[in-house]
Amino acid sequence: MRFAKGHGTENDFVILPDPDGELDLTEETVRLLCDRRAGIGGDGVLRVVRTRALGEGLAPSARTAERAEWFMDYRNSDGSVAEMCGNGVRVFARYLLHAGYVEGDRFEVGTRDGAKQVTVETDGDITVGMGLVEMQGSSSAELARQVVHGTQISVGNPHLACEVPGPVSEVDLSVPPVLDTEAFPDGANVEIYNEVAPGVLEMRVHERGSGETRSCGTGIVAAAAAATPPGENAVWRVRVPGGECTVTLDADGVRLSGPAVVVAEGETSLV
Ligand SMILES: N[C@@H](CCC[C@H](N)C(=O)O)C(=O)O
Repeated sequence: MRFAKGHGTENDFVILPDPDGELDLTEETVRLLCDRRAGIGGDGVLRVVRTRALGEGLAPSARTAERAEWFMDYRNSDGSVAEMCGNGVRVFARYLLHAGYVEGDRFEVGTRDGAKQVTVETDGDITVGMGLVEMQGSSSAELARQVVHGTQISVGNPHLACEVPGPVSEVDLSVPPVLDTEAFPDGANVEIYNEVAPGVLEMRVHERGSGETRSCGTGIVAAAAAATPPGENAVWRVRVPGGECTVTLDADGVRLSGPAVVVAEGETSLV
């Protein structure tokens, strides 16, 4: 089968074009594709399918996705399904343009969190309108060597965004965070962040279903939302190990901008 490989600030994905929904993508196949030694390697898989050929029902809250021609069927590297992936949408949009599946600099992408508006900026960066970001109170997580406290946030998928006092490079994210299972019955992505200059955050993330990654778009948005005083507008530059994205929070909603590239295409015998 044909595949492509792409990344957004080094959050990397195996892209599988399946316009007519003919592929039966199992958890095992996803794990193998994402395996960095036995497979192609990636933090997740983006199946590129026409929304009408998706082959699964959407939650009522996600039905806006039906107006988008193309649907991002996102899977984590452990094979699990997630509702939303911010960098994934940006890379997915880049692939749609690259493959000639869409034209123009504004279009929508369907996700399990509804339709997301994509804009291709004049400098080539890709911006995605993230929709509703819901602040859900406080919680904490046990990391390898410390307990961190933060804000529970839904960006379509679950997050715990925790401000830490020192450099984020000093935090041990080597083991999966232990979460309050009542607050997070489906697990969560855990971000640690620190404001290093006015308007600039440094962040690292341990992603549900993928482990520590070099960037996470929804996590970047969660950290920026947690760092913004309630009711205020803000623009944050968020530095992650794989690069930098910008988050804008204003009356038009929450937008995530940054680079997204397709770096390879080929044929795989793993699917
Ligand atoms: N890397 C993504 C988030 C992918 C999904 C996440 N691991 C989850 O399970 O919720 C992003 O860029 O947002």
